Amino acid sequence: MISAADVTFAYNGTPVLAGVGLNADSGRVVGLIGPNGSGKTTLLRILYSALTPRGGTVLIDDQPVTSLASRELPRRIAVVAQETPPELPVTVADMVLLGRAPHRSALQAYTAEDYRLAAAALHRVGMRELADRDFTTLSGGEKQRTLIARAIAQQADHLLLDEPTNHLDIHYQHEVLHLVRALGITTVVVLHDLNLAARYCDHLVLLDRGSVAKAGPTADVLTREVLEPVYRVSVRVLDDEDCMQLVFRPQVFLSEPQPSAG
Ligand SMILES: Nc1ncnc2c1ncn2[C@@H]1O[C@H](COP(=O)(O)OP(=O)(O)OP(=O)(O)O)[C@@H](O)[C@H]1O
Repeated sequence: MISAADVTFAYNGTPVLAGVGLNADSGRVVGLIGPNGSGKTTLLRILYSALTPRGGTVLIDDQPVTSLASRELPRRIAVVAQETPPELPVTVADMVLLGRAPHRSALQAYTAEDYRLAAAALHRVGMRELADRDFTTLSGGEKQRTLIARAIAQQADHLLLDEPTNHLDIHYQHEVLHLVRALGITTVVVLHDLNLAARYCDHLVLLDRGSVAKAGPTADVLTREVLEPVYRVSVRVLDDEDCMQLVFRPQVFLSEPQPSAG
């Protein structure tokens, strides 16, 4: 379980989050959505203690995240962040093996089980054939899938992902999020694509300029009334066969010259 309450944060005195809360129950997938600059990445980084909030609390299974020792943290929380790791000359297989590092001491060699778990994780993201490739030579989407494989190999019981579908084609967008759901672990995922959020998230937290505009079950958040004022687009919610579909249209911008009648 991940539980954040009343989180406040500022960069160099500029407020970015004000009294934000988020709850992800065990095994649930919670989507963090909101316009550019609304504070999603900042909140995610606070959840894994990469940033320290000015106020508020973050609990991981009822334990303050700040009380987890630096060795314990990666065993509890796997992170797929937006920044790609440094361009080190490392193979795809070795990059995924790094996910096993929190489970052994610095001087301990990887075990056969570590190699098996890393290979299985690569297989799950469809990257096994590229195991021997230099990570730096991969396409953006292949890099993303490798980093997700590393998070899977890490076997943490909490997973945080920042726009994991960036760079992925439509097939892999769905495959990766389907996979994330199938892992069955407590997950918070930043998503821009609200149709992916509709399909793969149990709950959503919608941020708007550093505050929670709406939080709750996915269908309660993805409504025209909630989304239109926050995203400033026209929204239609369609009832497709197996999942709601959102259709967006630009609103008429007030500054635009209007066609004259007649
Ligand atoms: N290191 C930083 N120093 C100063 N301001 C920052 C820093 N990082 C982010 N910000 C500002 O904080 C606000 C929130 O940024 P954040 O990246 O959390 O938003 P976001 O919702 O993830 O945005 P996006 O959807 O564009 O990725 C933005 O106004 C951003 O410019």
